[in-house]
Amino acid sequence: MEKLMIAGGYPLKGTVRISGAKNSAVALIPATILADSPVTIEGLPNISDVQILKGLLEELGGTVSFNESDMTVDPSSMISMPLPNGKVKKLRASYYLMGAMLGRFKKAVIGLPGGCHLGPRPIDQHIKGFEALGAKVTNEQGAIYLRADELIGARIYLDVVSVGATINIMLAAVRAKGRTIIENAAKEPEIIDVATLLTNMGAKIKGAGTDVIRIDGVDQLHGCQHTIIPDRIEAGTYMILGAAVGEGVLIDNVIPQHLESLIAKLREMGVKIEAGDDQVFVGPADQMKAVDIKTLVYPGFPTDLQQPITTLLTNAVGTSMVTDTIYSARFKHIDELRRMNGNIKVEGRTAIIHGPVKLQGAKVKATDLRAGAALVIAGLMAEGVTEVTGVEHIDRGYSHLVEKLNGLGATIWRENLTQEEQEQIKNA
Ligand SMILES: CC(=O)N[C@H]1[C@@H](OP(=O)(O)OP(=O)(O)OC[C@H]2O[C@@H](n3ccc(=O)[nH]c3=O)[C@H](O)[C@@H]2O)O[C@H](CO)[C@@H](O)[C@@H]1O
Ligand SMILES: C=C(OP(=O)(O)O)C(=O)O
Repeated sequence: MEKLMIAGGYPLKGTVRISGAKNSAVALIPATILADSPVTIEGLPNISDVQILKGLLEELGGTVSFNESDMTVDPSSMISMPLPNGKVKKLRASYYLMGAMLGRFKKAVIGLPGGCHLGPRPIDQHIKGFEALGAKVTNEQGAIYLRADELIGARIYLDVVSVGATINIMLAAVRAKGRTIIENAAKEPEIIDVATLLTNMGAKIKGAGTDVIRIDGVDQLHGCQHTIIPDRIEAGTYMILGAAVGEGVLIDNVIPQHLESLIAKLREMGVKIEAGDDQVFVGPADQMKAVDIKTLVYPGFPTDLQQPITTLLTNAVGTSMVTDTIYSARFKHIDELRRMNGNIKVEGRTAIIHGPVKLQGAKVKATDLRAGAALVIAGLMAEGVTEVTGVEHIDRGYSHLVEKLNGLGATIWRENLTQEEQEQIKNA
């Protein structure tokens, strides 16, 4: 087990290249199960979620090669092996194995997913969709059993706008008989990316990126080559870092339109941003102003950037209110920021941040992926040295974080946890 050591106070300058999107990658990889010949995905991030999914496809009998960023999956010899336990518990997106395996084999057994603990994260809308397509779904001791004689297209209205349910229903419906219509679908760019891959594989999908998606099922899907979109959340994290401690940071390989809500908020705070075709330049900030933020479904402000921007707001003048409307308990980073001298309180779903304060280095714990990102930003802003444990959460979503930050002029390194620290974590 490792921890991150961060010496604060070094200004960041230069160019950082953004990796492929985690939330696309974790759906694109299971989607390959649906093909009858090899699929190559280019530009994947080298993160633990991707490595774990690679292992899961191998457990199913697939042949997978991965060279840092390009993955080729030959799914032709896969079988519908039950995966009730083990690796599926380590990430949220293992739920996509349900839709993909149901689509191809008409049966699957998948353990309930893991992922970040952000309050309740039910999958009732995924199950509602599978049942509407004709599957029988039961939950037996923490594993979801799915079986269908055949899948038949249906009209499915999502009661909650859900990224996962939208993609999962698409995965199952592409090989169903007839037309499926998903209403009140989520509109995130990752959904369009998955629809693009499926279309390249021979699927018939219209409307991805709008709130009504139409899918006409086909009998067979074939192999293809696909390039993933850049990670808007990783890009947003580096933009926030650029605003926090930058002296001019160029974020390369980004789709600025995916980040309009963040760009608008940073500008409102007084940060200078120049957006190009596939780059965003974040200029050195003078004194930043407090702002209010409400997380919303896309194209609103992403919940996945709520924790990182909360850290930035500790340095803004005035009182900021950050409300998370998507998750009820995405504030575990706040106690840690308080340890670092943050003046923040939480009331219900709102964090109230009084600034500016000078953050101080401390020993802190990342409880989830973006809490980890928030604490890394805090460590780079702080006076003195910050130690961040819980690095395994950060490694789920940030490809080459230490190398990218050091490339920008930060001083950050990994260290093995001492025996005593390992004991403390075990007993906590
Ligand atoms: C792997 C992946 O892509 N993860 C992202 C995905 O998570 P995930 O797909 O899990 O998030 P959803 O969009 O499904 O969840 C949105 C909201 O809907 C609720 N809900 C969801 C499904 C359901 O069946 N019932 C239900 O009530 C959730 O509890 C949550 O409050 O979108 C989230 C919202 O942008 C992001 O924070 C995650 O980074
Ligand atoms: C919540 C996140 O991930 P997951 O859904 O994979 O837990 C995230 O990426 O911020």
